Amino acid sequence: MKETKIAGIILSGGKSSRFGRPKAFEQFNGKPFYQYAYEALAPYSDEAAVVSHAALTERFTAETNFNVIEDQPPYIGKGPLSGLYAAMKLLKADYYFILACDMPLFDETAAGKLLQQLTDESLNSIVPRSEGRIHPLCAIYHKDTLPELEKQLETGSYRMKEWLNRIDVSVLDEKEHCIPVSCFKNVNDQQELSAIYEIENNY
Ligand SMILES: Nc1nc2c(ncn2[C@@H]2O[C@H](COP(=O)(O)OP(=O)(O)OP(=O)(O)O)[C@@H](O)[C@H]2O)c(=O)[nH]1
Repeated sequence: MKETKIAGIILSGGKSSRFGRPKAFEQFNGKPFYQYAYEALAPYSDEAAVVSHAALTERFTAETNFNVIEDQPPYIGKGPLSGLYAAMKLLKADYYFILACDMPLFDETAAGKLLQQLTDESLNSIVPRSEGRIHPLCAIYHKDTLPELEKQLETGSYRMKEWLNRIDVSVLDEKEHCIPVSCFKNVNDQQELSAIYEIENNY
């Protein structure tokens, strides 16, 4: 992957309505969620950034030295595709490795395994599948997917799966990416937070 530029993107601009407070700042074993995502991506990124919304920018700036970008008009707060769109518009890279801020068990090793697949197989964009579910919010997208992302957003439908149908993306199963199932657990509500504590405690 020489001379190939990778941008690490931490998606943090959601409403966290089910969780009740901004998930990115939730402490898990003494470390905020955003820090887990950063540590997973930073080793492989030429540039890393948080994509968030205006109400949280100040807090990110106060707590971190991360590059913080915001969703771009006219697609502010329309879901994860808004964040990906802003990142692809504002940061120059060949690949965008995106990771939702609410997956603290997806670590540097897991990120390395995914990236390895991209390199070994010379793939364009990759989305892992685990236990039959695809995980498009911890995935790697080639810069050439941007035009179709724009077209998708212009339709007024912000569904990730619709955009995935438009682009050249390889879905990788467990036997290919070899990432443990637990890495893909994400936290939508307090119950799911308890679930990841349980996973951690069983290790
Ligand atoms: N930049 C950006 N990120 C988003 C947006 N919506 C969701 N995300 C991020 O995408 C990931 C998955 O989001 P969800 O958990 O599905 O949505 P959420 O809004 O955070 O939570 P709910 O309000 O409970 O649905 C999280 O990392 C969010 O921070 C958005 O409009 N802009």
